[in-house]
Amino acid sequence: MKVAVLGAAGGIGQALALLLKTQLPAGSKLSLYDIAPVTPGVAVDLSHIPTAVEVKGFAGQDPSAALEGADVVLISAGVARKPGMDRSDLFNINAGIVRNLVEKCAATCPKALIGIITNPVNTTVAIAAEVLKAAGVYDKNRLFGVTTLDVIRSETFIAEAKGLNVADVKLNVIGGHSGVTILPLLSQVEGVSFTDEEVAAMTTRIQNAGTEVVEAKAGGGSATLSMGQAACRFGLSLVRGLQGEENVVECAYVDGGSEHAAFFAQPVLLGKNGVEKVLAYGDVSEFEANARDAMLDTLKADIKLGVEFVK
Ligand SMILES: NC(=O)c1ccc[n+]([C@@H]2O[C@H](COP(=O)([O-])OP(=O)(O)OC[C@H]3O[C@@H](n4cnc5c(N)ncnc54)[C@H](O)[C@@H]3O)[C@@H](O)[C@H]2O)c1
Ligand SMILES: O=C(O)C[C@H](O)C(=O)O
Repeated sequence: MKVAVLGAAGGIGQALALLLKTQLPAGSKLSLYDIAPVTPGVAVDLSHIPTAVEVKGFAGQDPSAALEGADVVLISAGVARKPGMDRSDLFNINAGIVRNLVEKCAATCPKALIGIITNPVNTTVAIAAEVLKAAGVYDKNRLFGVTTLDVIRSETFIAEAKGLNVADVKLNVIGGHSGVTILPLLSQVEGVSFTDEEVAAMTTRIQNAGTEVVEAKAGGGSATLSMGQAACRFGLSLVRGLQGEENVVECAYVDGGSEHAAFFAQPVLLGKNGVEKVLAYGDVSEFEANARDAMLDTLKADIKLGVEFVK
């Protein structure tokens, strides 16, 4: 199994690469690419960790060598937010970066499962899909927007607020990955109840959690370590599915035939071909149904921006 990380010298990329080096199955290959010249050095550094995962690093303008034979590609290349910015403010720079990198994926590893981390995810995933379509290699089951950070934040915050063991907190987070498009389905958490005020406050906290980190880092970037963990969880789930493990389910932003939007985050069953089945996200409360319906104009506009960028 070969996993490539594009943007591997960055804050997320290095954290993710470390976690993958220590957690990928024995015999896996880890391929690190970034425009930053330090990237081969990051690979040498990681290669001294005693696990049976081979690491190689590539720098420069062309990621092709890193993508050769990749089964999974995780893309975190691009710029991150500073205080006062929205994720959409990253579009001007990151749209072109994602387009160029996905063009290389289409040419070099067209069957790879591609996970897009680079913001604005609601839009960059649509860009990736259009690039893959233009290259004639689009398979909607192989492209994912990585929204796992919203899930692990929800699990963490709910466990803290309700005094639960975090391992016992399970819920779907649906929609997209920015502001009101992030919708944690708190009504689905078993064994707890929330007042209406708690639902409103917890939903807002989860929706603003990225900004919480951006402000706390005060100009030093956005979430990198928690995102590294989230991307590792998601990447390992993709690998487990590819290896034939059953019942591997993650929420992800996919082209899943949703009645709500062309791309929508919801639970998916992962397998040897990426998405094996898009799963229903279950019953929702009145608050959640209203929040879901209210996000759709924003989400659809984000998607349209990505489609038009490529066309
Ligand atoms: N999906 C999510 O939940 C989520 C969470 C956190 C951050 N993000 C996003 O992830 C992205 C990266 O964040 P970060 O904190 O790692 O940023 P960073 O600045 O620390 O790292 C980005 C890396 O991308 C590299 N890069 C830039 N252009 C490149 C190109 N054309 N090819 C290859 N590499 C290139 C840079 O050299 C840098 O090493 C941002 O867009 C951020 O908003 C997404
Ligand atoms: O908020 C950001 O800009 C980064 C990321 O999308 C996050 O949710 O932390």
